Amino acid sequence: MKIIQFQGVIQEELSVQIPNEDIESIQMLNHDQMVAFNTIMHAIDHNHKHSQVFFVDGPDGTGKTFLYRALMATLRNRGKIGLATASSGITATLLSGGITAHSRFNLPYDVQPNSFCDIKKQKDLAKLFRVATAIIWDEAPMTNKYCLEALDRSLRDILDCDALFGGKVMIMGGDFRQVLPLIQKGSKAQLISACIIRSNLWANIKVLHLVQNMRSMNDPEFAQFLMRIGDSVEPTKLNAMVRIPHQIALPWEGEQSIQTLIDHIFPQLNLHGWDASYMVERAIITLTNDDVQKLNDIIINQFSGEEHNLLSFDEVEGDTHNLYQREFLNSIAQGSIPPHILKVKKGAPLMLLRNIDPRYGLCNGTRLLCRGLFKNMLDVKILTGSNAGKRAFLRKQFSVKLSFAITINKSQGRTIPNVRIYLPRHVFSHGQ
Ligand SMILES: Nc1ncnc2c1ncn2[C@@H]1O[C@H](COP(=O)(O)OP(=O)(O)OP(=O)(O)O)[C@@H](O)[C@H]1O
Repeated sequence: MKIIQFQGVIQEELSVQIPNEDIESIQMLNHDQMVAFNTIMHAIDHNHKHSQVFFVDGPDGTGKTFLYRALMATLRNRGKIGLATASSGITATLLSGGITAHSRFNLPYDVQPNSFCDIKKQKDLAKLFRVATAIIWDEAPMTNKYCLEALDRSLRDILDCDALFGGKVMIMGGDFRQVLPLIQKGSKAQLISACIIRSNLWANIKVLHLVQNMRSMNDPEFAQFLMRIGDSVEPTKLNAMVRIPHQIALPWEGEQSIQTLIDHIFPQLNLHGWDASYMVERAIITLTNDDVQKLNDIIINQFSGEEHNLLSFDEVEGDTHNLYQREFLNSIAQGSIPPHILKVKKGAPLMLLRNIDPRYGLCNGTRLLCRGLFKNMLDVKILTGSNAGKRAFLRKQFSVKLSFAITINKSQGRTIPNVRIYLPRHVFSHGQ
């Protein structure tokens, strides 16, 4: 008998845990999910090395992630390797063994029309692609089409097969109504041209549709309202504004309405410090990082417990000419940088602002609960993703901010049972 021993990345993939809920989800698939599941599994079981590329197209909440988890659990249960990836780290953590597409495929950072991924034919990573049965790429619409084409080119090369993606079963998914590829200072035309739908590969991709909103299942009227907005058929007012039905809107009666909004979403906040399930189930979603800061400041002041002000470094070591003034350093607070004064209390929710260890669930956007804090260390519990419940320690510099309120971008793909929306300005204003 021949015993094959796998090491490194292959062994790592083979030892990914299969969560029970993922196995149970196979029995719970709705009609559209089941059609997609059967179509994909049929392609896997009868892989003829041609045209095995799928795109699961579904508006938010239609159960794309739920479907990927059922597919991965089925494959892994059979001892096969399914590679789970997503365009963003935070979404990758929703899939067991998930990792960003950039890390898994070694995609080039400055991708060009003829780019290849950095995968050496003889190395472990190439072997991993050879033995993998299927590849999932969630949030594919967020990626530049050249990344997709680079992966296609690389897999054909590594696998010595001229079929699409080297004949591998490829399952992409996402929603073109959500965030599209980022082109720094790019025009609308450049952004549209970068979409995967504009790639010459698109014509060969089989699109599978999910339509039933599983997130708002108990509120079909709201689900239809969201669909009409996404499909641009809801009547608009001036500046493409949509009228929110009065039964789900709080009237603006001045600044005190912000407090009303907070009381709605965080009832009896003081009784719920340290309460992970209470915190993970609620958030205020708003536009810019400045709006987030404003709301978080109000809420943390009302949160019980001793306040700790954690300060960033306010001196540049080695700056003998004093070029970087303290006032300037303290004013740096762009989106990905924590504020100079980080006001924290034990038991409050935080959000990580950097990808520290995506495999462990510590990604840009992971929500955490503050268990303990010291001048140079934070003791936290992971609240979201497949690593929820785990404990982690963050050393200075603390890449976190409070997460009572979060931006729309950071809320994408999450299921938060209780949310209130704070829209002080037009959603598509600058700085979003
Ligand atoms: N067949 C199902 N049975 C029960 N619950 C489901 C089913 N499908 C999805 N759900 C639940 O509906 C919610 C939304 O599903 P999911 O996160 O998979 O949607 P999504 O399409 O990935 O959303 P997004 O685009 O926002 O990431 C989740 O809470 C999920 O557990």
